[in-house]
Amino acid sequence: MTLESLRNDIDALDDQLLTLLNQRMELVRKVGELKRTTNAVIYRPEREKQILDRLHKQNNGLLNQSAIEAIFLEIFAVSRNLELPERVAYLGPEGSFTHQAAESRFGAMSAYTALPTIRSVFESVETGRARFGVVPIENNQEGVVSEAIDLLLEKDLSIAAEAQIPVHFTFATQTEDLSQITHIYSKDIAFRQCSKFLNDTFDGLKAELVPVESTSKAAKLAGQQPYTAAICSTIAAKLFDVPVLFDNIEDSDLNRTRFLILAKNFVNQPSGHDKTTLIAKLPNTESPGVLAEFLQEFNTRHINLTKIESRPLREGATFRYWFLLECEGHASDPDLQDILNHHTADVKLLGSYVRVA
Ligand SMILES: O=C(O)C(=O)C[C@]1(C(=O)O)C=C[C@@H](O)C=C1
Repeated sequence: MTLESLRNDIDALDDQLLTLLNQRMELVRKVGELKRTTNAVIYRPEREKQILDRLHKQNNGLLNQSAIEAIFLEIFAVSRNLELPERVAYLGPEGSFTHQAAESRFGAMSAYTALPTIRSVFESVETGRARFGVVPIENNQEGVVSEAIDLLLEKDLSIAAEAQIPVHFTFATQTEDLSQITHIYSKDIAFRQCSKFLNDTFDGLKAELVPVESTSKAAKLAGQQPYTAAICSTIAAKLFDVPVLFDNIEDSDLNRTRFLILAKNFVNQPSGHDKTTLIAKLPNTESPGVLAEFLQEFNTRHINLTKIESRPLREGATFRYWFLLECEGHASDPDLQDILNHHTADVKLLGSYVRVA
């Protein structure tokens, strides 16, 4: 077969794909019209998961699971935009890891707003300026982002979905000779997470580590100033046109950050593979057994508790706490429902959503 004939075959298939995609969009448009008459929500992560699972099961071609996911998440994002364009606010700046997480859920076609603080993302969703907000909640090497956890208590938003992305750092610079680099810009946390690379590569060299507020800012500075470098994400290096000298320079390739997708009054249907996040403000936690008995309620019902985080109540000069809990299952499961019914006054449901593997 010649290259030309292969390309002709590809062109023919692309024509079919386009026709099929447009047929799909016709159906999606009808779904959108139906939803508008019933005031139903457009974003249905559990339905998207159902489609992905079905496709994965019946797949016997060259595409692997992540390839199918990448292609179809983009199709879903375009579909949702056709049903109703929805604005997504995320913790910026542009090119941040949160931007990457937001695009992994909402695709390249959505309308995005980069905001300077986690609080401003919450407020943007709260006031309806954005339909969804994306914020980091924890990193598997560094722990939780306390500001985001505290805002979950303070604000009245729901968790619509979660996203996880691997954190890969690149070393970007316009200077090819490492010995000429005088300053390396990045976030504190990124210097820590790339310490092996920095020690091995810059041992005995004069480069000074300069912490800045974001890895995107680092990339911007490295693009403007000669003899400097940035430790940043690949999208930030691309955005500011700084050549990448080394890729994946992080100490651990298991480094992942988890993000929450927030919305107002959002309820997911069960998907069969869900996680539920709750806030517990238990009375009398000074008395022996109060917390243990509460946790025991999950154990006796065989509900797997996967996370418990204590945060200060900030009530007077005391050391008292509220708890963020995560467990497997959906809030509509009878056992979990049982616990929620027992604790209507002291437990708040933040959401049940598709659990990312
Ligand atoms: O099934 C729906 O509810 C749709 O709106 C369609 C569709 C899709 O493209 O398949 C689009 C958006 C939802 O998040 C889930 C699925």
